[in-house]
Amino acid sequence: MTRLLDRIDHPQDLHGLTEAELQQVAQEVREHIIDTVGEIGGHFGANLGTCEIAVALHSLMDSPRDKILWDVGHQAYPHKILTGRRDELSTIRKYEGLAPFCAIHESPHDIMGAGHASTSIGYGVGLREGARLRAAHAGGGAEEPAPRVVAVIGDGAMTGGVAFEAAHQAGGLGTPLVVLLNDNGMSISPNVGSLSRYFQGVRLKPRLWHGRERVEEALTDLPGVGGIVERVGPTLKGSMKLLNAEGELWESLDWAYVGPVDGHDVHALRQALKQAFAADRPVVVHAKTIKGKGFAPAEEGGLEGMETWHAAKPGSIVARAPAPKVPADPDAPAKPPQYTQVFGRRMIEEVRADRRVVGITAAMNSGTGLNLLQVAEPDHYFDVGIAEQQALLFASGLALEGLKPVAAIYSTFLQRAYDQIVHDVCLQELDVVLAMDRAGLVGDDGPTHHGVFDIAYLRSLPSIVVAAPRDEAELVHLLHTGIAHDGPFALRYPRGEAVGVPLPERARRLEIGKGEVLRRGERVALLGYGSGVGVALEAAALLREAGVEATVADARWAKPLDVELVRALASSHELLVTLEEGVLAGGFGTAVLEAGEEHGIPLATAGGVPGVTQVLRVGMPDRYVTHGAPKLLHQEVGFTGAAVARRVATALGVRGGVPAQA
Ligand SMILES: Cc1ncc(C[n+]2csc(CCOP(=O)(O)OP(=O)(O)O)c2C)c(N)n1
Ligand SMILES: CC(=O)[C@@H](O)[C@H](O)COP(=O)(O)O
Ligand SMILES: [Mg+2]
Repeated sequence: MTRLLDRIDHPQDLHGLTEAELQQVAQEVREHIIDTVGEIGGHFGANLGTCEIAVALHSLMDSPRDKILWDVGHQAYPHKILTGRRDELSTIRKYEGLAPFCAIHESPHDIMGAGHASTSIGYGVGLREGARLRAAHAGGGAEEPAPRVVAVIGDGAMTGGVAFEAAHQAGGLGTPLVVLLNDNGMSISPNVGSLSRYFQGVRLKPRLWHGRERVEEALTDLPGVGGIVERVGPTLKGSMKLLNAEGELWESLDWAYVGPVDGHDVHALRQALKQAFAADRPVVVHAKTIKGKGFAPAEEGGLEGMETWHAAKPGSIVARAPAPKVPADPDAPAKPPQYTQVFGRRMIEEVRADRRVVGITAAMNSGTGLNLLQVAEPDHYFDVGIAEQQALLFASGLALEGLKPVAAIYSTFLQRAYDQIVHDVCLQELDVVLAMDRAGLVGDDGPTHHGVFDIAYLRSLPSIVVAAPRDEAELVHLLHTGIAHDGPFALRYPRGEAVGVPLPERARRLEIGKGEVLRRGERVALLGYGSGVGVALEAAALLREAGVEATVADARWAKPLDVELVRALASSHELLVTLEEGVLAGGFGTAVLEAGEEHGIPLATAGGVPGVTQVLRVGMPDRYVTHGAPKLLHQEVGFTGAAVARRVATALGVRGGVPAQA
């Protein structure tokens, strides 16, 4: 059966369709997403919730002259489908495929780059005021209407404070900007906080929406009164709007409010948007949607179903008969645990050992593993919403009260709270532990989510300890050490599976600033940090095949660095290789070079002064690494045992023996 969608190669192809046809296109977009994402995996529920919104917007607007901004962008697959990328959707998040979120290099219709939440309204104010200024510079009266700007933002992303900074500015300036609030009651997990209750309350008052229409109709129909209403109606209707609770939050910021409107009804959305476009002031259109609309396990699965289907695993939705189940091999080795699960389970133990311990997440309940703590010790668990800055201020307050807060925040999202790390946690020397999951290259989420800057952005701060475990056992010990430590403490660990070593019965407190030699060799010492230790061990095994017995050591601390370990390795090896899954500028390897200077250890960057131990730093490149399977990304940047072994063999003048493949 031919689809209307197959005729939509540009958003303007929607402009001639009837609203019934537009509603059909939205459903075809939904089915396309279910079929495609069910096969390849990726963000899912949020995209099923924006099919009608994307169709309604693109049917009324002239993208890219008119600008549609998608907050986060994980819900922008319908937008991508309608803007010429329908047939490429199966490549999304894949290496060299479509970007996981909106990407300005990918399409002129992707007006802003995203991945981190709550930024769209801010961009919108800038775009709208920029157009106003450009029109003024061009000599005042614009021949054609100014481009329209709509920011689509979810109820979860609205809990990010920067969204209100933008709403505040737009209200102050009277910027004619439209915000389409996509309210589905969900963040990744159920949305939290009073703002969520406010939105929820609005959602649950359908009578207000229908009631107001009926009241207005009734007023107009009353004999004798009708005429009055016609004359005073607009004022009355205006005052009616002020009567309704839904808009009060926005109207207090000098925004007009339209809604709530059914976010899956293209006609209702278009009506509301036309009303909003007619206003010469900031307007919010409050749309009620279902996260996972049209996919029963999500739509009918309650909060749990909607959370589960925030993302779909590859092959998780089999349109055809499920492939025959291959019986699990009973003798197959058990897969290592996820670092996240080790952390989450360990947090329960730490809370039970010390009631001062508290776990804090910024809307990443299951992503951080704190969902386990939430169930086991709910009084010691807090979700502040998508508010990383508040997470650290809250932690600072808890620490001042003598508690031991552990802020579990992905490395990349922690970037949003950098001043709270400096100004509140470190400068005040508070007992706060930063547990940074997703450190290193995360894979499909790409450059907005790779956690590659935290070593550099933390190491430069006085009073903080910066550490990384080489495996899950070390994660247990380092978390325990961080909680026991007096003062700021940061530890990082990668997304995904751990190494597969036995977990310790008991956590022990490690000596801060003390690394560990794991195997002794000669000529070359491979000094790993965190996941760099695993790469070092792989490289050492390959170098052994080439006749080189490499030393491997685990630095464990980027700050304070184990200077005596560096001195010992430098004095007995001609080549010292540092390995870190972070950028080199200001990273762990730089710390080693700095230690050489500060402590009189003769070190030179590779290829430098002959007769002095050469330092070769292995880490992330000085560019933003793309999205794709982690294995491919590691090969691309040379963060593999084979790549390191080849570089070492070349530096040592060893010929042959190291495999050519990545
Ligand atoms: C700064 C930041 N913190 C956390 C996240 C992780 N994250 C991605 S989507 C999401 C939930 C967004 O909720 P909402 O805006 O309501 O969109 P929905 O998925 O409900 O459509 C979160 C927490 C992020 N992208 N950015
Ligand atoms: C869109 C967003 O930011 C989250 O959905 C993120 O993709 C989750 O990442 P993990 O899958 O690593 O938890
Ligand atoms: Mg939501």
